[in-house]
Amino acid sequence: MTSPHQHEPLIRLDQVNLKFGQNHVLQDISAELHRGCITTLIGPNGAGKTTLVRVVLGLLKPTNGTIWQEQDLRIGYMPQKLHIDKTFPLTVERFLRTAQCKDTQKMLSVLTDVGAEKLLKQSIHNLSGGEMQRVLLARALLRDPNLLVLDEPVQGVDINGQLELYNLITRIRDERGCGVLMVSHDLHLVMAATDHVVCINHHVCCSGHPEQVTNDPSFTELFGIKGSEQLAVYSHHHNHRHNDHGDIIHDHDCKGGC
Ligand SMILES: Nc1ncnc2c1ncn2[C@@H]1O[C@H](COP(=O)(O)OP(=O)(O)OP(=O)(O)O)[C@@H](O)[C@H]1O
Repeated sequence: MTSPHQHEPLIRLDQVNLKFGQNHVLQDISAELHRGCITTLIGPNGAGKTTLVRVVLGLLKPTNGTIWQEQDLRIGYMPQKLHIDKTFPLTVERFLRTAQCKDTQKMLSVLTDVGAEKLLKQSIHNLSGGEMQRVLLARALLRDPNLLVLDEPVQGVDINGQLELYNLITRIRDERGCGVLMVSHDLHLVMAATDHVVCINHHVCCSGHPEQVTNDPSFTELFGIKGSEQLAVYSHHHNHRHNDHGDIIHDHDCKGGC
C-alpha cells in the first residue's frame, strides 16, 4: 500500500538513557521508527532490547534523553511470552476480549487478517506455537495500530512457520502501511523484508539495511532456495569492542563483535 504518509516518523528517540540502579542499560540511544518501515532490533542477551521496547511503549521512563511521538500514535503490542494458567479455561474469543474489544466481527476480521479465523472458539491452551503467535498478533491489531511492536514474534515456531510469520508481518505492513518494530534474538538471521536493522548492546552498535543472502550454501541448505532468498545476514562493521560490562573499548580491529 502506498500512502502520502508513508515513511513519516512515528516516534523519535534522542540520546535516551536508562539506568536500573547502577546498571546503565540504555546508553545514548537515538533511533526513529517510520510508517511503512520494518525496523528489527537485534543484540545479545541482556543488551537492553526489551527495555528499549518498554521505553517505546511508554511503560518505562528514560533517566534522561527525549522522546518525540506523533500525536496520533496508536501502538499494537505483541509480547514475547504469555503465561496463562492451564487450569483457567480460556477461548481465543475471551482472550481477545481482554484487549477491551467486545465486537465479535472485529475479532473475526483481525483473525482473518492473520489466517486464524477458524480459531475463535478454540481453547487457547490447545493452540500450536504458530497459532498462538497469530492470535497474539491478531490481538495487537485490534487497536488499528499505526505502529506494531513485536517482541520476538517467531519464538517457539519451527523454521517454516517462522518464514510464514515473517511473510504475514510484511503483508500486514503492506496492507496497513503501519510501522513495525520487531525484536529478534538472532544475530545472524533477519528477513530480507526488514528495511532497517538496529543492533544494540546497551548503546547502538550499528544500524542500517540488512544484506541479502545470495549464494551462501549453508543458508540454501538450511532454508531451501525460497527461504534463503527471504533471509539476510546483517553484516557488523564495528570499530570497537566491549568489556564484560558492555562498556566500549575502542579498537579498530574489532574481534569481539556486539
Ligand atoms: N525492571 C528491571 N529492573 C532491574 N533491572 C532490569 C529490569 N528490566 C531489565 N533489567 C536488566 O536490564 C538488562 C537488560 O535487560 P533486557 O530484558 O532489556 O535485555 P534483552 O536484550 O531484552 O535480553 P534478552 O535477549 O535476554 O531478552 C538486564 O541486565 C536486566 O537484568
